[in-house]
Parts: sequence; structure tokens; C-alpha cells
Amino acid sequence: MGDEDWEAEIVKPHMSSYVPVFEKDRYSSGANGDTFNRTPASSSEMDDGPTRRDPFMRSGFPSGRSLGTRDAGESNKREATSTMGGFGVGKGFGNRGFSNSKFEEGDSSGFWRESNNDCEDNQTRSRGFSKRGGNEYEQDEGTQRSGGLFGSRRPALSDTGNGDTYPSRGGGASGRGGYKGLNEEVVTGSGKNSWKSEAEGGESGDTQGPKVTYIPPPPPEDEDSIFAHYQTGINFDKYDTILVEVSGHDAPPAILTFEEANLCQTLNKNIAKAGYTKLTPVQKYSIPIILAGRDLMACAQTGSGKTAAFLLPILAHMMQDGITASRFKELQEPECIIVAPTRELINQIYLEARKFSFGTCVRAVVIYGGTQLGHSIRQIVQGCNILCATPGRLMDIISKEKIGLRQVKYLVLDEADRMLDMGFGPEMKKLISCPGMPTKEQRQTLMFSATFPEEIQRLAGEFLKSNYLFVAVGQVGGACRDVQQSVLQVGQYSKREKLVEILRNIGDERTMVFVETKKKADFIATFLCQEKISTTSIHGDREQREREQALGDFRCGKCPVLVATSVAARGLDIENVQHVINFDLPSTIDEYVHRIGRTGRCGNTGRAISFFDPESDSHLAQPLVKVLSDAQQDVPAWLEEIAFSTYVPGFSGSTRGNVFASVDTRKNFQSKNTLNTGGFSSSQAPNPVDDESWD
Ligand SMILES: Nc1ncnc2c1ncn2[C@@H]1O[C@H](COP(=O)(O)OP(=O)(O)OP(=O)(O)O)[C@@H](O)[C@H]1O
Repeated sequence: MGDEDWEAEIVKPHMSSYVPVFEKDRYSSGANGDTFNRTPASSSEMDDGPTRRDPFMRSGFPSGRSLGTRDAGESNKREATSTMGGFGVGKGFGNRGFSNSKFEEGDSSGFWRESNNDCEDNQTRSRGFSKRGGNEYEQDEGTQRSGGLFGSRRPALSDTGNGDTYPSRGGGASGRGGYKGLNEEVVTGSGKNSWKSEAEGGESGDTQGPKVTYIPPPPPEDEDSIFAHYQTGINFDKYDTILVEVSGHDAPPAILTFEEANLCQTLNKNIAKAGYTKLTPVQKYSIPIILAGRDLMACAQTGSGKTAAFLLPILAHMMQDGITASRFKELQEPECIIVAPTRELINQIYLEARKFSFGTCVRAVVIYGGTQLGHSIRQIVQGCNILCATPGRLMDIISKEKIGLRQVKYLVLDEADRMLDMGFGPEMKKLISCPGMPTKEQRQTLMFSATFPEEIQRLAGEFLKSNYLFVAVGQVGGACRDVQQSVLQVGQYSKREKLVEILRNIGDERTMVFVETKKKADFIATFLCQEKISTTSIHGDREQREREQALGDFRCGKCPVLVATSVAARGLDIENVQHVINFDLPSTIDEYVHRIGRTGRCGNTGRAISFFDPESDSHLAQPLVKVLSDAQQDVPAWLEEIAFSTYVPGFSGSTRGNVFASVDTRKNFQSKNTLNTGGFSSSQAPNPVDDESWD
């Protein structure tokens, strides 16, 4: 379960059966601008909380208190988003089986199929659930409004009219549950609420809904800031011992040094200024592959330099091709499009692109939801060679004809498994089917992630040329070994106490605390503030300004604790995050791998502590044991016991077989070209039955 939604917990078969009860009025947010950095005013406010049946809320939630500074206009929106009375229905959940959802150019089956159960109205139609616990991402963008209609393996959650509905954030007049991307605007004037996307005019002067007015501050322009970086850690050199396998035909040999890449002088200077002296394994293999013009699917552990692995060769090509300097034009035609699932991540990628293209005529631009559309357009029209975008905003901009696709030579999907799953898959499919977009034969398509489930690889094949190469660095889908993992058995009712105990021991070291829902993120952050632990939070219900502020406060150490939902699980590269705490475990092991990968980056060490509640997490026991043992971590005896006593359909329980889906799925069908010995053997080919059990 990725999101946010308490009702999802109710239907999750392996979750405890308690049903938290929220009272609608108690959740309407005030606009008083309280921030996490102050202790909530009085205990009487805390008493005004939800009922006692919610273990997390027993001490009360500061009702009516907003958790970040915002103005009155924003509070209206928040008010709408917070009136979550009742539980249970109204959302279209994703069908987790992909076998029938194959992408085919021009084929409208699969992702596009609508399920009667799941899309009875506009609101339910506006979303599709990720099967990988990443619903936060979907919320991050308005991507679901136009697709993502899937049948569900779960009990039907769409509105059944039984009154047990989940009012959407706009307080859907129909009482139906809905789901709204943040750049979909709530239209309330007509008596019938509906979601309004930016593409549909929500931001472009339509007076019906509140406008998104946020303009992110420009990043610092001085060279020192552009090239600011943190040090590689003591284990950076250990990367050399990681086994790498490349599969596919005629792979170019790996390079061992930056010099071998033969990059132009400016790029080399930028690499040096960024503090890079040595290639990471994924860079050694990916750079020559991309330079050779090949399509690539690369899977390498978190924090091991995948961003530079695609940016550097793309920039090198652009420089070689003698790209013409970008200039003002109403319609820009970028040579490269990079997409990523969250706003913060795409912004980070943009900053990397800006760093490496420093001093060249290549202009990178970033656009993402939750910001003023006009601002995005203004950035683009000034010139755009590399467009970094979240999917919803990208499609909006394309529909506004500010971006033409004819010149696209490079299409990069970062966190590609996330970009292709049910949350974003439809949008990506749309993107490659857009008029003008070069076919896969004419463009170079690159996909990167730390996890790559088999069914997603199959979909990815539709985006890539058939002779694409697959690079697997280390135990694919495995956790970074520089993260010391521990799992504690903690029941729901003891989690808060345990969290405070751990955080007090940790002191001021930067810590990310992951929880499962947005509400809980707010609650836990407020609770920690009450405990005088300086905390901020990031999740999909916060305004973009608040999200960026939170991240900024966390980065600079003002708030050493960041409570986050899955929206922060992937890609974020924050210096000095020494601890990750899974207050709630995610629903999938892939998500776990990404979350704990926020620490232990680039050869630095980190710690991850996970609270395992046997009531709700037993489905994760087996894959967790596998991840822990593969990363040579201690596996608690109690966890092993649960793992082997828990029946998970299709999961063999063996730690020898490959439970990671992320080997090249073509392996059984074609010869492989292993550039480094000790890679995966064919006996480790994925077992599709096993894979199913991962969700
Ligand atoms: N060759 C290198 N030398 C030194 N630092 C590097 C090198 N390559 C990357 N880095 C740094 O390592 C950090 C992690 O890189 P990056 O964010 O690209 O990892 P990633 O593999 O994409 O992680 P994730 O899977 O979490 O998205 C960044 O701060 C980046 O600047």
C-alpha cells in the first residue's frame, strides 16, 4: 500500500483489522500557519483529536492546525483536502497483473482499458493506483486524470454507493471517493465538484478553481553552489568489487576512467569540479553503451551514480553533434527529455544537468507540478535542450504546444520501474505516442532504476529497441550494502514510543522517518515536535512550497528529522542522511530498498531501522529476510520464523533462488555478454510465480 489512505489499510488482507475512525470536522485544517518547528500550542488542542480507536492518534491530533505556513488561499485547498471522513471506497485500484497490459504502440488495450467498477465518475477516473506502493507519486502529478484505469485484484473499492464512501479531497458532491493530483484543481463553484487539471485550464485563467501560483525560487547561480557536493564515503572504492553483468548483443566494453570516455574539455572540467575522480560501476558500463548509441536498461544500487551515468554521455553527444545554442522561441524542441516520478527528484536531476552542462550552450530546464504553469512556460520558451519534467506537467506543456517532440534524440526514464507501472505507465505510453515523437528506432531510450521487476521490464521492452542492453550492477534489486539494516518487532501501539527513544539516542543526526500515509506523516511530525524533536514533513498533500521548504530545512539541518511518505522514497540525494527509520514498512520490498537507499550513498555508510509489526507486515517477512541476507545483514530469528511460517503465494522461501525480478528478462531467450565474471547465472532467471508474490 503506498498511499495514504487509511481505507486501503482496511482492505489490505494482511493488515490488522482495526478501523480508524476519523471525524470529518476534526480534520479540517486551519490556516494559522503553525509549523512543525514549534510545539503545538496547548494540550487542549491536542485533545481535539480523532477517536481512540486509532492507535496513532490516541494522544490526539492537533485538529484544525496546519502543519506548515500557508496563506488563506492555500488553506482553502487544504481544508478541502483534509476533510476525510469515513473510509473505504471510491478509488480505482490498480490491477497488479501486467500480463495483459502489454504496451503496444497504437494499442489502446492494457493500460487504457477502463474498468466499470473503477471509474464510475470523473473522480475515480482520474486515478490509477500503482501496484508498487507509490500512490504518493501519482498524487504528485495530475497524471491519473487521463488514464490509469485498471481493474483490481483487490476487493472492488470503487464507490458502491453503500454510503461508506471516502469523500475526495474536494469533498466530491457525489460522495464518491476520488483522487486528485496536486495540479488538478478543485472546482467547487458549479455545485458539482470535479477535478480540473492544468491541461484543462485549471491554471490558465479559468476562474473556476484556485490557481497554482507557486513559483519556485531560482537555484543559486554562483559556481560554488552549482558544484557543491558531498564527499564520497569510505566504501566508495568497494564499488570496484561489485559484480556487473551486461546482457544483450555486442555490448561495447566498459571503461575504467573518465579519460577513456573521451569527453570534451568542458565536460571533463565540470566532472572535476563536481569532485568526481573515479567512475562508479554503473557509470563504467553505461557511459560507453550510451555513447555507442545503444538503448539501455540499467539497474544499480541506490546512491551509486546513475544520474551522471546517463547525463554525461548524453551531454557528450550533444556537444559532439554541435548543438545550437538555445534561443527564445514559442515552441521549443528539446533534444533530450528526462522524466522522473516526483517533483523533488526531477529538480535534483535538473540541478545535475545544469552542473554538468555548465559553460556549454546546452540549456536544461525543469518543469513540475505544484508550480505555476506560466512559470514553466516562461522557462521553456527561453530555450530548452534538455527538458527535465514530471509526467503530468510534461503532458500539460505538450498539450499547450510549448514543446515539440520532433528533435527528441534521448528519452530518459529515471526510476523507470516506477515510471512504467500503473501509476505513470499510461502517461509514458501517451508520451511516446505523441505526434512528432520519434519512434523508438529513431530515438535513444534509457531507463535507470535500482529495482526492475520482471513485468515492468516486459513493458519497458515496448519503449526500447529490441537490441537494448541490460546492465545489472550487483545484486539487482538488492539493498545497498553500505546501509546497516536492522528490523525490530514493534507493535502498532508501541511505535511512537520506540521512535522517540531511537531519535533521542540519535541526537541531531539527519534521519528520515517513513510512514505509510499522509495523515500519519502529519501526525507523527506533530507528535515529534511535541516531544521537542525538531521535525518537518514531506508528502503529497503539502503544498509544493511547503514541500520544498521542508526539504530545505532538512537538508540544512534546521530540522534533522524528516517524516515522509513514499514521495521521498526514491532518488533523493541528501547529504548526511545517516538514518532511515521505517515507522511503517512499505507494502513492497522494492519500496523498502528505495527508502533505505536514502542513506548509505556514494560509499558513505548509513543505518536503517524498520519497525516490523507482525499484524500487518508478515507478507514482507520473506522478501525482507532475502534482502537482509543478500546484503549480509543479521536476520533476526523471529523474522526468519515469521518468514517461514507465513505462506506467501508463489514465494519459495528459498534465499538461493532469485526473488528479485531484476535480471534481464530476455535472459532465457538470448545469449548474454558478460563483461565481468561472477554475474548472474542463468539458474537465477526470474521465476514469474515468485515475482507475483512481491506485491
Ligand atoms: N563518480 C562519482 N564520483 C563521486 N561522486 C559521485 C560519482 N557519481 C555520482 N556521485 C554522487 O553520488 C551521489 C549519488 O548519485 P545519484 O543520485 O546519481 O545516485 P543514484 O544511483 O541515482 O541513486 P538512487 O537509486 O537513489 O536514485 C550524488 O551526490 C552524486 O553526485
